[in-house]
Amino acid sequence: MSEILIIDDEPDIRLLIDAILRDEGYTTRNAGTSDDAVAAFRDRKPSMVVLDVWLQNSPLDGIGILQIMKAEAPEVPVVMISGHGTIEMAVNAIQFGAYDFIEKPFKSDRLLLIIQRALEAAKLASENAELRLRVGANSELTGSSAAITGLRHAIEKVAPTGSRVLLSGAAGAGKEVVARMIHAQSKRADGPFVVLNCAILAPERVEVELFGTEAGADPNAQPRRAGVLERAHGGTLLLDEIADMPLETQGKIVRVLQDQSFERIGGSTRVKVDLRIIASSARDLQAAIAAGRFRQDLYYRLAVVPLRVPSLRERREDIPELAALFLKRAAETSGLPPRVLSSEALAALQVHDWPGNVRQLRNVMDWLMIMHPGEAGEAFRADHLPGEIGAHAPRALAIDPLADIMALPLREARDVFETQYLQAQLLRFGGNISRTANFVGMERSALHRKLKQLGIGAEDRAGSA
Ligand SMILES: Nc1ncnc2c1ncn2[C@@H]1O[C@H](COP(=O)(O)OP(=O)(O)OP(=O)(O)O)[C@@H](O)[C@H]1O
Repeated sequence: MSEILIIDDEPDIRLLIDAILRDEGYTTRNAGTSDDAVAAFRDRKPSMVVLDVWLQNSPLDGIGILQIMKAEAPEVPVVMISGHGTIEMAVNAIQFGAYDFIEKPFKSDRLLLIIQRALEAAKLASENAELRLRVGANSELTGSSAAITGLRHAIEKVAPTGSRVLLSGAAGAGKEVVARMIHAQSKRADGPFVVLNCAILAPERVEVELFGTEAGADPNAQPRRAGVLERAHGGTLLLDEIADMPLETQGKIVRVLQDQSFERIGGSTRVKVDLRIIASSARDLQAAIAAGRFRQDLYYRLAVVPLRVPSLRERREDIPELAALFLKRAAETSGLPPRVLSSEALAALQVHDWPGNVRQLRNVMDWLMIMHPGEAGEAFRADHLPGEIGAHAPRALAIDPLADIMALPLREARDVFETQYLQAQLLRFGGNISRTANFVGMERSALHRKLKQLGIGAEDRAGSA
């Protein structure tokens, strides 16, 4: 619950404000002089401050206290209280960073409204600051496969242009990471990055979250709630899983895209916003259009630049790098000793199909750290992996015991071994001959000849991709 520091030299006013706020469920602290006020503020930062502009018998007046507070904790909102003769000082206080002011005598609901708004504005500012931090932390695309390198180049090109982007790709493939990168590399990088996930919201909530609410023109009515369109002002809004947006809302978004303005729910004024919209979808939007579930005009407005984020099984070469990154992160956040993967475990990860993509790989690395604790640098083995992943390892990678190599002459035994070995390696490298050749230590052309000789066809090379 929010704690409010009340500063006024008149005990009656102090007690009155205190009683109003406590009635509403806020916790309060009081101070009657500037010394007490600054000490209380330094002691523990309150959620907000109500401050009289004029304090008698104090070394500092309200503006002096305000300046100290804004220098030490600018995020704490301060609402000034002014008497008849001090209105000018109160207006002045706004220039020094006060959130708003209220004139004595005041009605309690007016005071409460201003306080609610100040607290809401502070919350929004801190959420945006937090989001910006998260942008910095999670806006890297790890991987050196051709698919990821190509995507990174496309991002570099499109990010500074400010144009709308439609991201397609399976769940967990990294669409949000790509959206964050586009934002971070754009001219809006200092603005907020806000995500609205249309799939997890009930259809009737989508518009409230998008447009926010306003209880009409009455200034004393319930304060409005800012929607994501407003919160993303000056920055980027990611509309995640856009295919799940109700048809009616899709029509309203078309209008927002047309004139960059909208009406809050229950309100009548048009709010102008300046934002870049990125949309993403794991589902096939063309199919949704054909089925009448997605508006074609919205599609064309969003898909100015379509970008596809490849699934993890299309870029198995990136698995070692990604797995190492997630193990390192897991060690850092958990405080557990850093670990590595045995080459056998790594190969098992590389032949797995990863229906949950990069997110699933990250979860498996977290799971390993918790389920199989060990010393720093100790390797996880294939049999440490979760059943459904480890189980494929021997079949895909080891020599099939049923082949009964010992019953065969050397030449045939060698063919069986080479066939199974090369099939497994091709699978690991997504059927890419150059990378497989590089890894097994053969010339590309020699590997081609070998595959032909062993009768390993194109269907094997494509692996399970
Ligand atoms: N190339 C990458 N490098 C590093 N981390 C990645 C990469 N791709 C994805 N991740 C991580 O994988 C997880 C899932 O990524 P993200 O949320 O971007 O996927 P998504 O495609 O938006 O999924 P969904 O559609 O389910 O929301 C995140 O933790 C993200 O940080």
